Amino acid sequence: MTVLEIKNLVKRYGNVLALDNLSLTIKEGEVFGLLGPNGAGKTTFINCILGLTNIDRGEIYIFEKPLNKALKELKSQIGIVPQEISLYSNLTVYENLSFFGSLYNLSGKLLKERIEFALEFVQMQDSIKKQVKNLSGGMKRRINIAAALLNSPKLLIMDEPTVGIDIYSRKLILESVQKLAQSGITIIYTTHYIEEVDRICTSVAFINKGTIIEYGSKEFLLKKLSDTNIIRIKLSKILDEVLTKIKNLDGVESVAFTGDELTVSVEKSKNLIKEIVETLSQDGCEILSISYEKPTMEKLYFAVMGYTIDEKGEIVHESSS
Ligand SMILES: Nc1ncnc2c1ncn2[C@@H]1O[C@H](COP(=O)(O)OP(=O)(O)OP(=O)(O)O)[C@@H](O)[C@H]1O
Repeated sequence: MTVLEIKNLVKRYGNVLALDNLSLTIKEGEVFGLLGPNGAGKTTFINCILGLTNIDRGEIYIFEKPLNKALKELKSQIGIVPQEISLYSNLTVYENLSFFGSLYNLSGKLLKERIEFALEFVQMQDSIKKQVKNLSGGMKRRINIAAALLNSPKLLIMDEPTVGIDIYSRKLILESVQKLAQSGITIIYTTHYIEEVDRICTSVAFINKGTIIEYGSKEFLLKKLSDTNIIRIKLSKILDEVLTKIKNLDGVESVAFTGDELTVSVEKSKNLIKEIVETLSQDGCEILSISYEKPTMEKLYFAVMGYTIDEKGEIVHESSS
């Protein structure tokens, strides 16, 4: 079943084109990662699919129904973890979750059971009687996630749920996303942390300036990258003419020498390691070590976006290539 289908979505805020003709499809059971730097359009995307903001153009279908119909009929099947923590700080954890449960028309024994289940899921059972204001940022986020699970959603939308929290809570949140995915829930997960996408997502869209730069299953994206092998060779020295000889070998895509390391990108179909080593040895270069690099999401991201993102979601490095 298709859980979300977006066709040619355009969203403007005045002169700002926040989403630029965006199209994508998310199937049941996927953990779909929307990865991009600050201001890329991730929250706008979520606001659009939740009907929280008007769109300028395009079509949105949730569970194969047009957005308006889906939100009226299927709201109870959608869980939302907003970017901002939305809890009442003077109430206890239990009181907060009771309140959110009542919004889903839960009450009595069922409400109690759902609260216990949700708290167990995020490993916060011990804090049930604590006032939210006494919890750490990471704990509050975990309660926010518990609130989104109360109605046993089929689709869970999480907007940067690990921004600015401690490592332990981050680890627990990622583990709970993996457990939720195993239970069959479809998850839309926005983030600017590449390693999170690498770890938990089954498919990914790289978004920047409201446009999808690359999109597909993780296997598909990594396969794209795996057509190239990267060989790293530590050397005591190298002459320019040797560098040129290696560059000219059939199947070599690029060559770089920085400090004491030679990096050679080669077509995967060509087994060039022997020729590279022979070329270096003939010209008297002493090889200290040789290693291969495996393809990773980060490398793919870097390759298609031309930059990487720091902890705060800011672009930190423009590619020179
Ligand atoms: N209410 C608004 N009014 C005007 N411009 C807005 C509004 N909301 C977002 N924008 C602009 O739209 C673009 C996309 O913003 P959005 O918040 O969707 O990005 P994001 O990827 O979620 O960023 P972040 O990671 O910082 O949350 C940005 O240029 C932003 O400044």
